[in-house]
Amino acid sequence: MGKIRTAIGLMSGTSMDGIDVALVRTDGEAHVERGLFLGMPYDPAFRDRLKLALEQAKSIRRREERPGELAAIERELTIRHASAVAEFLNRHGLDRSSIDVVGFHGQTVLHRPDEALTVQLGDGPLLARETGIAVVYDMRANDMLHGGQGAPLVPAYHAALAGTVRGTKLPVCFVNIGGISNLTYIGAESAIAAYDSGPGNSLIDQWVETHAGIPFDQGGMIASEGKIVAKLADRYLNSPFFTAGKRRSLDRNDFLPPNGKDAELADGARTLAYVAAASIIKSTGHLPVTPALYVICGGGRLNHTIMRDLADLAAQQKSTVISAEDAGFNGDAMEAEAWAYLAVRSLEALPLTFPGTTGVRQPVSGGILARSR
Ligand SMILES: Nc1ncnc2c1ncn2[C@@H]1O[C@H](COP(=O)(O)OP(=O)(O)OP(=O)(O)O)[C@@H](O)[C@H]1O
Ligand SMILES: CC(=O)N[C@H]1[C@@H]2OC[C@@H](O2)[C@@H](O)[C@@H]1O[C@H](C)C(=O)O
Repeated sequence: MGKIRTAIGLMSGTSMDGIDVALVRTDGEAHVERGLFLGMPYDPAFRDRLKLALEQAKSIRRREERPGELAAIERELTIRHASAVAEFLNRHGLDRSSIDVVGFHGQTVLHRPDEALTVQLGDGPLLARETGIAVVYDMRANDMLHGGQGAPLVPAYHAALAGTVRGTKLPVCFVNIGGISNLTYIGAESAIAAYDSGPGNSLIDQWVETHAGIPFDQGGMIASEGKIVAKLADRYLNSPFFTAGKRRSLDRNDFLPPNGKDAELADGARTLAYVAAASIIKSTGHLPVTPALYVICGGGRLNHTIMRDLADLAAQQKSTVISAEDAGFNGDAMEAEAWAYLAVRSLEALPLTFPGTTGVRQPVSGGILARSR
């Protein structure tokens, strides 16, 4: 066992719903002690700032550019992360000196793997100064420099957890249904394959926001009252994303929400929930063996309509679907925990990504270390 460090992971995901903070004690290898978690939601005004950031980021050609309001938003975002760390330490009676490192994801505002361009807003040195804790940030860039897709990065963490899944049946597939979905397959010989699997909640969120003025479909209630519009579902599921030989990582804008003429509110939500579930199953066609077990993480596991569709589709493959909680994990904390784990791996110069996860040419480490002083 290597040196055990205490790390905090910070994730601000593509859904822009808030900052997740998680504590992990790990050696960056097989030893993982999962701990405390805190979700700090963004207020609507800041969500609007992030939406503006996504718009303004479209003109970025080099990753260090910060046109328009982006520099100011990056600073605001970083200060909010520092406050989230302070709140987390305070609530749990922890002293900052007990934390060895913070893993800081930042906010993805642009992701164009075909141009080897990925931009996460987040000022690591500022966060280190504000928190007084060393910070590892910008963990996707080195992967892209070495020919990788820059995502997904969580698979290294899923692989570390695989041995601890309650009632493990291999092959197991971890699925994260966030704004976008990604999956990690762990086979009997611990072969690991991972990729973005398709649209997740972000289409549903945009649909219900536009047509009902609410940020997401709580529990999948709206969807549960609708019918699947087959033509609309097919439009998404026949996208070249699913048939291309090469696995591509996704940008939030790669799949756009339907327009109002395509469906009424409940049918649209129902169809997009089905698309979220069917995309995952369709994407498993690229795996070497059909998974025996799916462990579902991320906010989408709380959408019962997605979960029912997923269970039905998986049953046709004789596979079982369980939530992260059923497997003994916290489905909200997984990505933040992963960023804590990856920060420790970065300090140890261990690989964050592998040819089987991002398509990178060889296993590579990544991340930049900002010391606290
Ligand atoms: N109770 C709930 N019922 C239905 N959907 C929910 C619920 N809670 C959260 N969600 C969905 O989950 C989304 C947030 O999921 P999550 O935090 O996993 O995404 P993310 O980390 O932002 O995205 P990504 O993994 O793509 O970076 C919300 O935007 C919403 O669509
Ligand atoms: C560029 C980027 O931020 N991608 C996210 C996004 O959200 C889900 C999916 O697309 C995944 O590939 C990735 O995040 C997770 C945390 C990852 O890298 O593993």
